[in-house]
Amino acid sequence: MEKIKVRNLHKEFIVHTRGGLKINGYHDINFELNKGEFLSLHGPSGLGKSSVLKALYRTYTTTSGEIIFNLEDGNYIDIAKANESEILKLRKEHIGYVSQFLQVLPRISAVDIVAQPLIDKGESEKNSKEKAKEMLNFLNIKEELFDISPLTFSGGEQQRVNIAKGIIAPKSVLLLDEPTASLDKNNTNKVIDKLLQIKKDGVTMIGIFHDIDCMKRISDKIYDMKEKKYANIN
Ligand SMILES: Nc1ncnc2c1ncn2[C@@H]1O[C@H](COP(=O)(O)OP(=O)(O)OP(=O)(O)O)[C@@H](O)[C@H]1O
Repeated sequence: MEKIKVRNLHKEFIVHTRGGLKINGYHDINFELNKGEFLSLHGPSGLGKSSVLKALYRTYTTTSGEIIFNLEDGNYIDIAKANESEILKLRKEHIGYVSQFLQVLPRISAVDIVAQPLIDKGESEKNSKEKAKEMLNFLNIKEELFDISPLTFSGGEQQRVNIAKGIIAPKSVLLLDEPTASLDKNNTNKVIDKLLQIKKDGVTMIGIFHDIDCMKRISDKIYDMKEKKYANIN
């Protein structure tokens, strides 16, 4: 059975500060993916890729349609209609979201930021920090930066810390909004290597990439937001 099934998803934004002006977000979106699959949302700017991802995390509501999330126990949740407490539970236990930018409190070191999701999962502080260092090292963060706050890091370094934090203790579903946007080729490939590893572990992922090669390397399915169908990968 598919892990996530999106049916006839439609969004119209209403801008209340402009007298209820209606803006087309996206419409007629239909896709599904199984456990351990990677689906990319693809298409021209403004067609609603980020908004669909936010609908899956329920940062945004939807105007109509269904987002069926099948749980391991045979039950399912329609993310489009679930209440707030169901959504909080879903985020805590099942769905992670990696945004494009790192948002952290000041004065917390890069290692501590990346170790936290493991600590939250119950791993010891020592092990968590060890794994965080390995992850940062893999993603080419210089060791001299480990113990300082990432707020002064370069854009690419911040993005790598953000990814490290987002993927170190993945839940069953991971949503990725342009995780490699400001990375060079080498670091982009490193991130994709890690995502491929996570995929092997059975994590289901939906992502947005601007880099076509990188999208093809990781994706099992590419959903074309313009044509409203799966694109041929090749
Ligand atoms: N909070 C919002 N309020 C009003 N309109 C919004 C809001 N968020 C997005 N939109 C509009 O919805 C449309 C889709 O935006 P979205 O960011 O999802 O597109 P995208 O495909 O991810 O674009 P890009 O590739 O440029 O990042 C755009 O026209 C945008 O202006």
